[in-house]
Amino acid sequence: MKAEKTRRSPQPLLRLMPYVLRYKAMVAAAGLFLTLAAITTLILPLAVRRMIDHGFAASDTTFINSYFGMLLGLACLLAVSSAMRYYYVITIGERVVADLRGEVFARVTSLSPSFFDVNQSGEIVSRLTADTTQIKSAFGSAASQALRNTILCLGAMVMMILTSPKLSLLVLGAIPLIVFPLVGFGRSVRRRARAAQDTLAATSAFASETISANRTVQSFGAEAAATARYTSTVEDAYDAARVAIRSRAFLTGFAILMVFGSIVGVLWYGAQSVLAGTLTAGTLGQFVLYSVIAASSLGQLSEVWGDLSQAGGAAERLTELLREVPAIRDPESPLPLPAPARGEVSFDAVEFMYPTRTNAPALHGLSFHVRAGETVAIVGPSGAGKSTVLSLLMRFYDPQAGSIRLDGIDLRQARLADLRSRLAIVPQDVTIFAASIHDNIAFGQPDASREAVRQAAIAAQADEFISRLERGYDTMAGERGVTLSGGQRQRIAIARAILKNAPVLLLDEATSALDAESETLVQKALDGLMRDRTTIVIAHRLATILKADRILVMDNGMIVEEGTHQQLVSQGGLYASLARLQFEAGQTASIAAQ
Ligand SMILES: Nc1ncnc2c1ncn2[C@@H]1O[C@H](COP(=O)(O)OP(=O)(O)OP(=O)(O)O)[C@@H](O)[C@H]1O
Repeated sequence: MKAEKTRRSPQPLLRLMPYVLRYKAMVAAAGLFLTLAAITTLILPLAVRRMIDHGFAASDTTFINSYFGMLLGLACLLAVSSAMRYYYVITIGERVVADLRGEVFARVTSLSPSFFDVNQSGEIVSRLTADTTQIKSAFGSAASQALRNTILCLGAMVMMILTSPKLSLLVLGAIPLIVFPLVGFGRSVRRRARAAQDTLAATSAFASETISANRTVQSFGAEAAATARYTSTVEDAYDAARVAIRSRAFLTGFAILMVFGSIVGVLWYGAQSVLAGTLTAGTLGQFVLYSVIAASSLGQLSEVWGDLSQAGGAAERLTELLREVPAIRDPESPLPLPAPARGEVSFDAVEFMYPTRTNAPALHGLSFHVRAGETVAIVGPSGAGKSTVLSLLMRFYDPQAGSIRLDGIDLRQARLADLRSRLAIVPQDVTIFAASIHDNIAFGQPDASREAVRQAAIAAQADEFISRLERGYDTMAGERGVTLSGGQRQRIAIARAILKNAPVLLLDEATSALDAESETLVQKALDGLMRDRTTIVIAHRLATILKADRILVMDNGMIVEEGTHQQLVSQGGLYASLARLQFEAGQTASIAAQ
């Protein structure tokens, strides 16, 4: 009955069994010491009865001495097995959680961007930390207590029957009355605990978003509003937690009342039997001790039940995440990309809608071809679909119709790692990781030598500013490190791309203006990078556009014009007006330089 109970409410925890079973030796050791400790506890009441019925009655000192010696031995055994049980069980908990964290992280990082379009990163981080911690405590203490108490409870019950079948019958009759409502309550506690945990995850998502956008929040004077919103979600989490706590408190109280109430009743009956002479005092004593063990372990089980149920909620959320399949995967039998790489890109009648925005296509019948070594600039108004083109080329999403090819191979037929190794991107917003400058440049290529990294930095016009930093390439950047200027960040990204040395370069030009000096340095760095490679650039600067072999003008997910700057200006279409408004304003210096 107990096992049945253990299985039902915190059921999702069972899905973690494969993780536990990876450590069979430790599990076996934990089981052994768990059983040993329980058996030792169960022997004690036997000793007590013998003492009451024989030892005191006979006033035999040798008997008493040898009995106490044996009790001391039992106490030692109990101490050792309890310590070992604790050690193994807690270690298994830590081990399983470490494995889980690793696997959840690996899974999450492999998921496609479409997953992150609909899931907040803060919530996922909360699953990685809060949920795994809850599972750790479940495995660490709750599971071991549950097992220990289950063994104790079952063992004590068997001993109760052996001691006095009549009294036991009375107790056992009361048990279903106690257990069934407990199982029911356990379930509702679990539901409520999950609700509390969900609310908390939403809270951490909001906190991490606000804290990372701290400057924006402050510049809009939105601290108070953000705090109010956070406080209100924290309060919601508190309310949800309180509901869960209340039902758990009720569950505990109910369990204790039922268990002890029935024991008192049974004892009263037992006492009558002793008075009537049908039961010895020692046997009643022994029975009392066993029923106290059975009752207290049942009481503890009900308490641990709540913990396990909570961890069940956490396990459910984590296994959900582990079961998440990346929308973009390697094909079953991938085709190799031709070697040596040429760097030819073609879009053929590509139709694409973001999964979160199915009412309007982001790309509509898009076709273009980029020859090996060509530099193609994509321009167009905001929202035209320029960034989407790069996302599809990197296969962050698959188009709903049409095909995209690199060197003649459809992206869906190539291995993702092969495809992405042939593309280098310099994004608009460069991410600088909390790591050394060296590691930031060598990102994705941890084996790159110091010299290779330095050469890449020199080519990216970044070596000079890096050398001026206090610890040069070993300076920590990103969070808790030096803050790099916009131009420096871009040059780090260019160095990254140079080091990667991929045949196709994707460049999302920064829209934010750099000062003249940084601008020149970035431009020089890019010139070096673009040489001898196919380059697709989302262009915002006239200088870049003028250097392109061809310009594709996009609007509403389609190519509406195509040609060189001169050709397009003389056509007097969308490009001509864009050029007037967007590129030429304030760029007289760059035009003059051409
Ligand atoms: N992750 C996304 N989920 C849903 N819709 C998106 C997503 N990213 C972009 N869109 C939508 O797709 C359309 C094309 O966006 P895209 O970012 O490609 O435009 P863009 O030309 O690069 O614009 P900008 O120059 O402003 O960066 C827009 O309408 C945009 O709102």
